[in-house]
Amino acid sequence: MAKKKKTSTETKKKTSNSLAAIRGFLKNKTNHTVFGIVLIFIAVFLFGAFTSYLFNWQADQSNLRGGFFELLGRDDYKVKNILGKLGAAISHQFIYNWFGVAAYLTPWFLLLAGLRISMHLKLTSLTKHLGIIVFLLIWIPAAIAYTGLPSVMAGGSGYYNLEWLSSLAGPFGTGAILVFSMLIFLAVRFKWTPERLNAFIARLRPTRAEETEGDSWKDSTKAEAVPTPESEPEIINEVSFDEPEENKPIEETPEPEIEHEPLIIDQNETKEEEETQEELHDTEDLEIEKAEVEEEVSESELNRKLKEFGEYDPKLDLSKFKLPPIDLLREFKQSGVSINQEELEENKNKIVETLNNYKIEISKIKATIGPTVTLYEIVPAAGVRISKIKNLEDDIALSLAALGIRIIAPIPGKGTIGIEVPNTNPQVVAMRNMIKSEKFQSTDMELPIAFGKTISNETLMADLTKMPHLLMAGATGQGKSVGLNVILTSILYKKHPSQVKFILVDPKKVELTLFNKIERHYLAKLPDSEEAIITDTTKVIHTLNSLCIEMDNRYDLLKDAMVRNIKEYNHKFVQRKLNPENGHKYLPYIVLVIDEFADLIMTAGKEVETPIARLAQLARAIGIHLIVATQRPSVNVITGIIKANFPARIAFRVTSKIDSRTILDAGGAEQLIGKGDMLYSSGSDLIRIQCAFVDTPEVEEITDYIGNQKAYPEAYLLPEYVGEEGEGGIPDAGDPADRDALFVDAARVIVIHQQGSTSLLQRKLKLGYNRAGRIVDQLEAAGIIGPFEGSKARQVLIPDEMSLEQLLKNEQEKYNS
Ligand SMILES: Nc1ncnc2c1ncn2[C@@H]1O[C@H](COP(=O)(O)OP(=O)(O)OP(=O)(O)O)[C@@H](O)[C@H]1O
Repeated sequence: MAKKKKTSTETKKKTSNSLAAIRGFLKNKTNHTVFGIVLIFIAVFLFGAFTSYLFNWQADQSNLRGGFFELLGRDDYKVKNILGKLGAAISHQFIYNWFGVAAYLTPWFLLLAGLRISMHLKLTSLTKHLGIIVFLLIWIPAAIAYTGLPSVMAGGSGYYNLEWLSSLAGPFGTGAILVFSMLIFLAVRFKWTPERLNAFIARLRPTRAEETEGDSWKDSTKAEAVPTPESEPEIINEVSFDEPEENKPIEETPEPEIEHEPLIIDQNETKEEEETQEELHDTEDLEIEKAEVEEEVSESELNRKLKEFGEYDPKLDLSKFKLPPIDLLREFKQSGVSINQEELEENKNKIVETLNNYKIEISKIKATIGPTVTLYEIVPAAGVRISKIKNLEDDIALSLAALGIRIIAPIPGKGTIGIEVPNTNPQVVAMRNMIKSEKFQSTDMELPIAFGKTISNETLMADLTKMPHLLMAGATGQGKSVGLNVILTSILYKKHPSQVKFILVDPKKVELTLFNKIERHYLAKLPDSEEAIITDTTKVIHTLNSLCIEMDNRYDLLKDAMVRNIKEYNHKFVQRKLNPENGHKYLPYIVLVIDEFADLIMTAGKEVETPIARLAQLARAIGIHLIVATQRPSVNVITGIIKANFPARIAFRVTSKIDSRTILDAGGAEQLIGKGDMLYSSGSDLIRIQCAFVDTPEVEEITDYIGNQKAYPEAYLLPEYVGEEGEGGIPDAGDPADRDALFVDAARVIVIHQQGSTSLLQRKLKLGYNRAGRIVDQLEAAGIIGPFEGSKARQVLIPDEMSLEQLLKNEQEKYNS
């Protein structure tokens, strides 16, 4: 048995070795060229031999009776074929014995294949062509034999097939079979439908008329061209005023004739003209048909392109770009034990004792050791109400007297109570381990982020595109900046520069400067700005508005492509189903990172909040994702509208329970121990995670590694945003003098469309969101539209343009007086 197994594995090995050798041979480019040239040579040889055979077959045939091999072996046989005995023998076989003149299809196919293999010259699809050739190799000989042409034209197979068909279906039946098989073949292979045939025939009609005209034209030119053959190029290439007059009429007479004709024309000529007009109409009709056919062609053209060039590869511009190697990340040498048995026991006893003090009995206790915290899961004895434990939450925490204790009563979906107690020897979760993890390496997430490790030491990964925006908060020094670096590093370790672009806003001017080095690879910026990393509040406002324009543009592209989101759009683009000439392009994800949001809100308020809220509401489908971090998670920074649109939130340690509530809608973040200890909330779940750690020197090495590689000529440019008029102060909405310059235009747009929406104004007047919003306020103050009605468009109070003009006139008069 063992021997058998051994031999079977050996045979398998041998087969796989030889397969690999064959694969290697087939992949070798030199082999391709040589093989292709051999095919072309055979094609040319066959063509020569066949042609010569057609002239000499009778003479050579007497020598060929002995058969192919006998002929080759005998010296006394003389043949007339220009390619000698070999040419004569092969031709005899192909033409006389097999296919007749249809044998020419063989060198034709070999030539196509040879050109394709050696020079990658794709004249047609080889597989399709092979099908056509096989059919014709059977059909043509039989058809020729049926017509009774000389035997050499039909070949042996023609007569054989004809005989067989005739015995089956009789002579008439054979004729019908031949005709219908050809029609079926044309219908299947070339999609010849009756409509297309009609169109084709109709197209031929005027062409013939043109041809007869053309022929006479050709004849006349011939007659003229023959005596002066050298004069032709002169006429075409030079614009000469001294040209001999006989040469001119050919091209130029029609124009002057048209100019002078109306004065001289007689009835007959008018008729002729009418006829020509009719013909022209015919031609117009035909052109419409042509357009239909062209449309089909353009689709097949697309498929052909896809087959020929393969899928579009967005990475091609930086095809040699290498993702950073894992070695750039540090390895942390640590003991590997974050808590020992003694400590575990001690904590357990403390918990049991404390609960007993409150008369809460425990039936079971279980510990799960995490990198920085251990979770003690308690199953209370029968009859103990969980609400009782929940009420005692603070007292239990106090009795356990340790910093960073969090009580989860109950653990969602488990019915147990969790008490998280910090370990005395917390472990650092190295970014290196995150990137190395199987989970990260094999993920198919669009924008994967490896945040860190959960309490049960699992790597926690999340897809930024699914979040789809992230809010981060934490008091100073608790790990926010490290957290942002972890997010950026995760994406940099997975995505090519063509697939994702970052917009980095760093009012503190220190945290994200390292990423300057990857500006031309991964960053996006406004066209007129020098620095890609934004530190200035005005620039932030411009960038946010520009992002809103980018969003609108992307929505237009998606609409045009009839897809719902960026993933489908890019898929369609990669499949070459979207034409770049119509403005379509591969869309990278855009990730906007704001490091200190509180700062921005304090200085710019609504100017920042409004576009952020708008982006957060609408940008998920078109691949713009926001990551907003703040030190101060107070309600005037993280407003209701921001919170509502950021379902994914991270809280590092914060200073108060209120802050924790503001960010997470739950307490707990004030109990964290800092240094990357965080709570991650994605909707309803709240997970405690030890954030991965990536140090500044590591980030520097990564950005250096990327920055030293070939880059795009410049950073990804966002659409231009022209600063709005009247910046720096909101004018009195009711005062006509202070109104926006486009107020009247906007009023007309709103009244004509009877739709009071900001986005309509943005689209029609190409405005930024803020300016459009301001005009809407002014329109409301002027009584043209009604008040804000939530998600519905505002009501338009003016029924038509006339009434609007009247209203504006009255207003102006009133104001002037
Ligand atoms: N995930 C982590 N693992 C281990 N230590 C960490 C982690 N995150 C942060 N630390 C420690 O905490 C320190 C402060 O972190 P970080 O600079 O990210 O704080 P911050 O919240 O950004 O502070 P600030 O708001 O003042 O910039 C780091 O220098 C590091 O020593």
